Amino acid sequence: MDNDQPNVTADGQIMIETKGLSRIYKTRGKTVEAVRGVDFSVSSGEIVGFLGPNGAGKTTTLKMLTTLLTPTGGSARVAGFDLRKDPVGVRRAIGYVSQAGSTASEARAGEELVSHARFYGIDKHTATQRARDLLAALDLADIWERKCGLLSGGQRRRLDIVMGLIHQPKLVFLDEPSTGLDPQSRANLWTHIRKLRDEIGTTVFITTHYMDEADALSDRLLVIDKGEIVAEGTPSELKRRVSGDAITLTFRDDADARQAGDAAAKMPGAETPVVEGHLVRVHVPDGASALPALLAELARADITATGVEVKKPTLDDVFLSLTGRSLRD
Ligand SMILES: Nc1ncnc2c1ncn2[C@@H]1O[C@H](COP(=O)(O)OP(=O)(O)OP(=O)(O)O)[C@@H](O)[C@H]1O
Repeated sequence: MDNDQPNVTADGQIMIETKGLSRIYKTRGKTVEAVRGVDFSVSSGEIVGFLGPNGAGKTTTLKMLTTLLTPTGGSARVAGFDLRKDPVGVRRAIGYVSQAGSTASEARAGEELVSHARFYGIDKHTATQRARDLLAALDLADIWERKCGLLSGGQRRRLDIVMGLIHQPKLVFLDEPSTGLDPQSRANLWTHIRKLRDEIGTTVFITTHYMDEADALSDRLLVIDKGEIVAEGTPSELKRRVSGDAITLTFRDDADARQAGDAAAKMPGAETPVVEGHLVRVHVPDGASALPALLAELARADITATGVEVKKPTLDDVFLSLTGRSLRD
């Protein structure tokens, strides 16, 4: 395939496609297999969360995809360019927003953006127009004359994102975008990232070890652990696939609970119910749709539940059941 043409499929453009991508580190006689042959793809316009605990291989993968680190095995096409054969093509086509950020504290935001755009050969007039448009899109219209170092944490992270987008990349990599922000600024940042995709069509690849961030922001998740992709799917697919919903029913007495346990066991997809005194706990694929049928079945047997609770699993439950470790380990 030509290097200057994006990898086009019937579904649209594939923005990232990796095949057996690997990285081994050798330091002082020790070998670390940081990334062990990962295969995945990201389509145009997707927001993909790359999730995993500390040391899982997220940064190593991200550095390879952004050409900062050479793979020791496998291959990848990024934004239509072959990572090994044309790293310069990749670099020109992508945006990368690192954890450290890239704005100088003493520089004024507007000037900083324009001079950054000039590195990409963009003329001053176009750069100024683009910078103003992007700042407005990220609710930063009034910071043009402000020094970067005096902006709030949330404003500075958004400014970093504007820097990563000034050359109009189709694909942007965000490394742990909300680290260090307060909950309100984080939620605000997520709204802006979604807006970028919805309004400009930017494909977004985000590394994070925050479950709430991955859950709130991503169309699809790739979960990496010990250098391997251990799960892939939408946040709700992953939660459904791994844990289902937990229904807990309370009854007046043990006899009712036992009878209810027998009825619960017959629900489609139900795991074996656990009956403990007055309580029955059962896992089902989808609690909201299973519950009415179960209650109707109990009513036919003349049993009334005195309490009902349906709990949705969190991504942390998913991660625990996949790897036996919490994301925060
Ligand atoms: N330069 C290096 N030399 C040797 N080993 C390394 C190097 N960089 C990373 N590693 C090791 O490779 C593995 C993957 O590290 P990586 O930084 O990619 O994980 P991560 O998922 O990004 O973790 P974190 O969330 O902590 O940033 C870890 O075991 C790490 O110790």
